[in-house]
Amino acid sequence: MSLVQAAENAETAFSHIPIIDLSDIDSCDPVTRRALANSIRDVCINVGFLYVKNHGIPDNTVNSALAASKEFFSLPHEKKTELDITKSPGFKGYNSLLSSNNDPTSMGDMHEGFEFGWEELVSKEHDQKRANDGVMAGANVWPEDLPSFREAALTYYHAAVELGKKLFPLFALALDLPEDYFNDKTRNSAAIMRVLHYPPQAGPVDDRVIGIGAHTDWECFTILWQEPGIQALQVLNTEKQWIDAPPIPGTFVVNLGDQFTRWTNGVFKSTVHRAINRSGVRRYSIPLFFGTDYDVKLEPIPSCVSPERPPQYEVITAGEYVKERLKATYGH
Ligand SMILES: O=C(O)CCC(=O)C(=O)O
Ligand SMILES: [Fe+2]
Repeated sequence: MSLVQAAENAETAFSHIPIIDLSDIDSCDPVTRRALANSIRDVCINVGFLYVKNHGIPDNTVNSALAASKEFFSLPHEKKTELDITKSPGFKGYNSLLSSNNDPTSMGDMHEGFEFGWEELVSKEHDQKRANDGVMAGANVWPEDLPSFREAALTYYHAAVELGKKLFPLFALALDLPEDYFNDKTRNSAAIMRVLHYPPQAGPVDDRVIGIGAHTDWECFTILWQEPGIQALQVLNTEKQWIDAPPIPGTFVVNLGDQFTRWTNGVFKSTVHRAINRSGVRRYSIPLFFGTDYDVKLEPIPSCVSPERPPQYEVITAGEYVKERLKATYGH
């Protein structure tokens, strides 16, 4: 079935989020890769959200990043706001409770976060990799009082980036494209990580002030780690029902973002989601947003366009798109 036909048939509402086994992600066997890509393709067209298991990222890498995040968020408020996102160019650093708003009908997101982008673990003197970051250009900032935070956060960052780089060829294959299709579009791949802390919300909760309001992600896909044992994330299906996406130990959530919807002329879904922490305890999560280079145009892939499905989106660059969304979310 063509991609366009598969998208036209994708009307059924999903009630759970599939798990994809990535044990074969490094396989060179074309039949194995095709089978893996086919299962990814189905989920991308029908759900836009999946879990991945056997992803190769060691538990201790994640656990160290979690421990470091907990330490960071327990710093005194004034220490955290020294690194406030508004104090440096390129949206790097700390954003406090209610300072972002992902849902325009809401009043603010009930989480605090810390945001950073590409940086070598051992800094290179003239690292040109990030020279082309448009609105996100700007060096990372790190808490001086917590020297171990940078190493733990960047170690996990690079592990997740490696996983993201292995997923792009599979997404290409899922779109009936050569596996290297995205290579020249992801040379300086946008890769922004946020560590997030959601305080518990008890009692009657105003629907307009939840952990993170209903939104879609902006890049091609997100690799999200959620703290085990705490349900908070929910995904909106085509029947407008909120489906729980509980943490499953040993997995990451991978969800598609708006850049992929634009590349695929709406064939791949960028699914609306939100998080509410009613667990009674603090909750931590760590998304990595993975996109194409910011100067790349989000042009529809020919196999996703037909006379019945003409191009649905104005062609803009990935950077222009992210800039629009940043303005709407942070108001600056
Ligand atoms: O914390 C979560 O589970 C979701 C976070 C999220 O959706 C985001 O940061 O875009
Ligand atoms: Fe999100």
